[in-house]
Formats: sequence, structure tokens, C-alpha cells
Amino acid sequence: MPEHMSRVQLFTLTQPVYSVDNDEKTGASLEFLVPKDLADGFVNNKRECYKFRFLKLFDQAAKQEEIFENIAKPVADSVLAGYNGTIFAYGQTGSGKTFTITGGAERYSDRGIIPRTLSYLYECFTQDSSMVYTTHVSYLEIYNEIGYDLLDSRHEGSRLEDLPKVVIMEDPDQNIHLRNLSLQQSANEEEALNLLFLGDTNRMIAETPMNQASTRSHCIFTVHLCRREPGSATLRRSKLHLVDLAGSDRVSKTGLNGQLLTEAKYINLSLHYLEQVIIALSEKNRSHIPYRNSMLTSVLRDSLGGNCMTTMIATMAVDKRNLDESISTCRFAQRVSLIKNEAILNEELDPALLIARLKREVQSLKEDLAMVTGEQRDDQLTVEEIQMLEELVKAFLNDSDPDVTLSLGPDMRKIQFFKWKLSAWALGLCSELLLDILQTKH
Ligand SMILES: Nc1ncnc2c1ncn2[C@@H]1O[C@H](COP(=O)(O)OP(=O)(O)OP(=O)(O)O)[C@@H](O)[C@H]1O
Repeated sequence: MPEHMSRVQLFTLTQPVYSVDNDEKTGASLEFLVPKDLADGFVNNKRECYKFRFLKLFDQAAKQEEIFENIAKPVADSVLAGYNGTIFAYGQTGSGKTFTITGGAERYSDRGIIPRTLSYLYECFTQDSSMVYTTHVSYLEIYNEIGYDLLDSRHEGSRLEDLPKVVIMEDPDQNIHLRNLSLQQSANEEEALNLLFLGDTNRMIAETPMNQASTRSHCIFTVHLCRREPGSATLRRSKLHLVDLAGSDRVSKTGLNGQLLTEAKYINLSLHYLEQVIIALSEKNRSHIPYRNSMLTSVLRDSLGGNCMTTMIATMAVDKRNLDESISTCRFAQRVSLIKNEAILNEELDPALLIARLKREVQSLKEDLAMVTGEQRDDQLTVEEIQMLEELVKAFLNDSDPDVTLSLGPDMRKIQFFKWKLSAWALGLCSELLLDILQTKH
């Protein structure tokens, strides 16, 4: 169920270049007005008006809480229910992606989607005592197509290259595994926020005023959730990816060279592959989706199409200078909105509990079989069987009811075991009695 939202940053305008229509029924629409420039000549067929529809539009004055309630909370709720969820922010550099996803540092109320979602999730865990929740967190930065583990706690390096490099591995079932990406358990909100802080610190340490790497890298904060009923073998696993994409600025406009040009090319290429995947997902009957083209699409493979609830936030700095970028961001958002996903619950069985349950089943079936065929078993009692029998015998011997009975079934091995236990018990009782008599006589 893909959705797209837009956060429009209203910078000082000399001349209005857009208008917003927030219609309750038809949804919100954003219209850009591009006046014709006489310098382009008298014969000028350029479009003057671009109109885009969105599920919701938020202006710069919108509070972070409003963004959380409208965008992140529904996705967090579906993750709690056992579905995968993704929220990604897309837009040009400086348009407010990091502010929306992580938040601003100045005021507590500026907390972004990640800290608010963590608060919300842990609050839900404490309110729901019928389930056992386990959470792990990972934080990945992709810069120039190389992944780095932001949760590396050694703080040794001061460059991004000093962080552990993350490598993509694929198993025969085409599941993606990320080697070297640490998955840290977080038992409560404080621990999860500390991990976020550690990741953001590693993200900042790697930057210098000359190299604002985070602007030119994709950052993926993932919450891995596992929930189960106490004692049940069924568990539900879900993932929530919160993605701060690199600035979508087009290379031609930025006029870069050297290292910056290389970075811009990587970003443009990976965002282009992201777009290709999105277009492929929106086409019906398309059998091949080109996820493998970039690290970003490989990592988000199960979170764009397939089994996921995806929400895209398009951020824009709407002033005349940035009109082209804003229109291109809107076009991208419209394409994303075409994907239709069939989200399914990620339910699976805990292997350890499942094995124990199956062993019990096999045991009871063997006993039934022995009873029906009358054949006696000659294999040894298993450790679990002995443990179970010992408990039964103990309960039987400690029971003060004279009419108490003990049912061991037709299995001769169990009857032998019981007889042996009983004689050991009687022998112990006799020696205790003998000791008592000797002590009294003495
Ligand atoms: N809604 C907002 N209210 C107040 N300040 C904001 C808002 N959105 C963004 N800012 C400020 O604008 C600046 C740029 O925002 P931000 O860093 O989030 O942009 P970005 O899209 O993540 O850029 P980059 O691509 O470089 O990472 C920051 O100083 C941020 O605090």
C-alpha cells in the first residue's frame, strides 16, 4: 500500500511560484506556475503550469508531531502487526530530509520520525503484556555504492572509510544478507536512542566542512521486530526501514568536478536505479525487477515491492531557483505512488520450540503405534523421556492420596524404569529406617 506525502518548504518568495489546494475529498494538490521568460524569444511553447496530486501536503510550519501522526504512526502500527514497513525521504539537498527523518537538534519538539517512532514502539510494547517483543537495530550508510556500519562502537576512525564495510550476500533462496552490518539488541527506548545517537555521531565524525558525506550518502536506520505470545512457537518478524536518501540534485545543474562529481554520479545512478525498480514494480506482469543494480535497491528489496507498506515523503525547497528540482521531485513521487503491494504477515515458527513440539508428537505417535501393534520397543529412553518419567514418579511418591494411580502406557521400558525407581526408593527408605534403629539402640 504505497503512499506518498510531500513536505513543502516555503522559503521567502519574491513572486508566488506555486499554489496549494487542500481538498478534503479529492486530496491535496500542488500547482507550480512557471511564467514564460521573454528572454527565451516570442515563440515559446514552454509549459506554464504543472499540477501534482498528493495524499497530503505539509508546509514548513507543520509540526514534527503532525508529520509523525500522519506518516510514521500508520506504518509503525503495521510493523507492530507483523508487516514490513518503509518510510523514505526523497528530495534535493537542503530540502529537509534529515530534519524530517532524524530531526533537528535545537529543540526537543524538533525530534524527527526515528526518535518518535522508537518512543511509540516501546510505549506499545509496555501496553501489550500479552506478547513478548524483541527489538534489534541496525544503521547503514551507503556512500559511493559502499555500505558502512554506523553502529560500530570503536570510535577509532575519523573517516567513513574506517568504519566496517558492509557486503551484500545472497542465499540460494535469493534472500539478502548484509555481512558486517551489526544488529544490536535494544531492550528499551533509551538503549535504542543511544544506538541512534551512536550512528549519528559516526555519521558526523566522518564529515569535514569540505566533505559533507551524509548529504551525499543514503542512510538506512532499521528496526527489526520479533513478537510472540509467551509459550507459543509462532513468531512474527517485521522490519521498519527509515531511509534518509542522498540529495536528488541533478549533476548537470550542480556544475561539479573531481570527487564531488564522482559522488554526484553515484547518487544519480543509485536514485535512477531506485526509479527503475519503482517503475518496474508499477508495471503489471513484469517478471524481472532490477533490484541487483545498486546497493540501495538490493537492501530495500523486501521493502519497496513485495511484502511491505511503503511511504515516500518528498521534500521540496519551493523557490524560483529550485523549480526544476521541485517539479522533478514531484514527478518521482507520482511514479512511486503507482506501485501496488500485497503486504502479507511475516509469520514463522521458532525452530527450537518447533523441534521440541515435533519430538513430543513423534514420541506420542510411537507409543500409540506400540499399543496398536503390541510390539515392544527396544531402543533406549531419551533424556527428555527420563526427565518426564522422573517427574511423574516423584509426583506419584509424594502424593498423600492412598488411591493415587500412575499411568505409564503399555511401554515396557517405562514400566521397567518405574520398577527400578521404586526399588531404589524402597532401598533408600529401608537404609534410612535401619540407620534410625541403629541410632536409637546406640
Ligand atoms: N521544517 C523545518 N523547520 C525548520 N528547519 C528546517 C525544516 N526543514 C529543514 N530545516 C533546516 O534546513 C536545513 C537543511 O535541512 P536538512 O539537513 O534536513 O536537509 P536535507 O534535505 O537532509 O539535506 P541533505 O541532502 O544535505 O542531507 C537544516 O538546517 C534544517 O535544520
